[in-house]
Amino acid sequence: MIDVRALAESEFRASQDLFRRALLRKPANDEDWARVRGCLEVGRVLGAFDGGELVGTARATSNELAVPGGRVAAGAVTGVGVRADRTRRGVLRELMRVQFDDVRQRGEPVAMLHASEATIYERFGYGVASRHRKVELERARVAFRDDAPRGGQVRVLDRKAADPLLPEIYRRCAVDRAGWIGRDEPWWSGFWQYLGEDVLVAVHTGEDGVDDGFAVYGPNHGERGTALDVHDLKGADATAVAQLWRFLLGVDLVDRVVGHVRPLDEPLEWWVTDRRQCRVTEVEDDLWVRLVDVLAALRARTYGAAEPVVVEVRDAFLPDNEGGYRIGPDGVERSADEPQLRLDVSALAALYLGDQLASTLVAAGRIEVRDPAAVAAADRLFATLETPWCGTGF
Ligand SMILES: CC(=O)SCCNC(=O)CCNC(=O)[C@H](O)C(C)(C)COP(=O)(O)OP(=O)(O)OC[C@H]1O[C@@H](n2cnc3c(N)ncnc32)[C@H](O)[C@@H]1OP(=O)(O)O
Repeated sequence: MIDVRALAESEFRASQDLFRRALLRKPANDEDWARVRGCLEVGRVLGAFDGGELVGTARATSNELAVPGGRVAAGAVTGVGVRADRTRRGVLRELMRVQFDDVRQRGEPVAMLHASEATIYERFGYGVASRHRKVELERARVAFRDDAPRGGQVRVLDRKAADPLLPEIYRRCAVDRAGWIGRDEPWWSGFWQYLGEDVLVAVHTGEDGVDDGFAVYGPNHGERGTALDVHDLKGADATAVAQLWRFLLGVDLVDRVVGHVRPLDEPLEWWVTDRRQCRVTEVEDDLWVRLVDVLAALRARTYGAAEPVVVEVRDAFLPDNEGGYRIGPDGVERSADEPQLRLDVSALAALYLGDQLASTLVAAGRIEVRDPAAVAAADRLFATLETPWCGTGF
C-alpha cells in the first residue's frame, strides 16, 4: 500500500537524495543542497511511502505559463523519482494522482514539466506542448546578410555584473510568445551555480537605451576545436536577437557557435548568407503540459477567427474532465452537442500552445474526426503566429 503525503521540511533532503539517485547521480553536496532548498515550496514536495519507508518523490513549484493571448497559473513539476528497487509498482501513478489534486486545489488549471524520457507522462494526460532545436554554425563560413536586423549595442559583462540585470531583461523579453514561464530568484541562482564560473554574458541595449536582450555563453574545448555554447539567449525583438547572434559569431578563437534549446522559428538561417551553415542538429520536446482543469485551461487562451468547434475530450486519469467543449473565438463552454472531433487530453496539450495543427494530429491518428469541416476550423482556432517556446529548464 503506497501512501503519498506532503513532506515536512526535515524530510526534504532525503527526497532530493532519492531523486538524484533515481537519475543515477550522487546525493547533493551541501552547496548544491542549499541551492535546491531555495527552490522547494513547503506543501509541494511529495513523498511516497511503503511500509513507512520513503520510496518515491515528486515536487512542484508555483509558476505561470504564457498561453496565446494570456497567462495561466501553472504548477511546474520536477524532482520526480522512484527508488530503483520499487519501480513499476504504481508509485509514480499515486504521486501523480495526489499532485494533480493539489494542483487543482491551488487553482492552477495546468501542470507542466520537462521529461527525462518521452515514454513516461502521456499516460497521465501530459502532451508535448512546445519543442526546441539545437543549432550549430561554423564561424568561419557564416556571414550575416545585409538585410538582417541591425541596431543597438552589445556589451560583455562578467557573471557577477550581469546577475542583477538579467531577471528584469528576461521579463522584458516575455513578449507574447506562448510557452514562456516565470523565473524567480532561486531559479536564477540555480542557473548560475549550474553553469559555474566559466560563463560570460552579453547584453544588448536597443536604440532607445533600454537593455532588451542577453546571451549567456561559454567556451567548450573539444576534439572538433573550440565551440561557444550558448546556454541562454533572449531578446525582446528580432533586432536584439540578431545582434546577439552577430556578436557571438564574431568572437575570436572560436570554431563553432552552438545554440542550445532555441525556438523552432528563430530565423537564423534567414539572417546568414549561406543557410546550410546553420545546421539544426536536434529537435526535441521542450515543455510537456497537462490540462488539469480542461475548462479553465481552455478559457485562459484566445482563439483565432473560425466557426466554433465541439470537441469531445477523453481523460482516463482525471475523468471529470471528460465530455464535450464548444471552443470558439468568443470563448469556451461545456457542451452536450454532438462532438465534431474527439481526442485525448494529451493530444489537446499539443494544440494548446499552438505547437501542432489539428490537421497534423488527424493525420497522426490522434484526433478522431466526426465532422470533416471541423478540422480546418480547429486549425484556425488553435494556430498561433509564433511557435511556442519555453527555453527555461526547471
Ligand atoms: C519531471 C521530472 O522530474 S522527469 C524525471 C523522471 N525521473 C526519472 O527519469 C528517474 C528514473 N526513473 C524513475 O524514477 C521511475 O522509473 C519513474 C519515476 C520514471 C516511474 O516510476 P514508477 O513508480 O516505476 O512508475 P509507475 O509504476 O507508477 O508506472 C506507471 C506506468 O508508467 C509506465 N512507466 C513508468 N516509467 C516508465 C518509463 N521510464 N518508461 C516507460 N514506461 C514507464 C509503467 O510501466 C506503468 O505503465 P502502466 O500504466 O501501463 O502500468
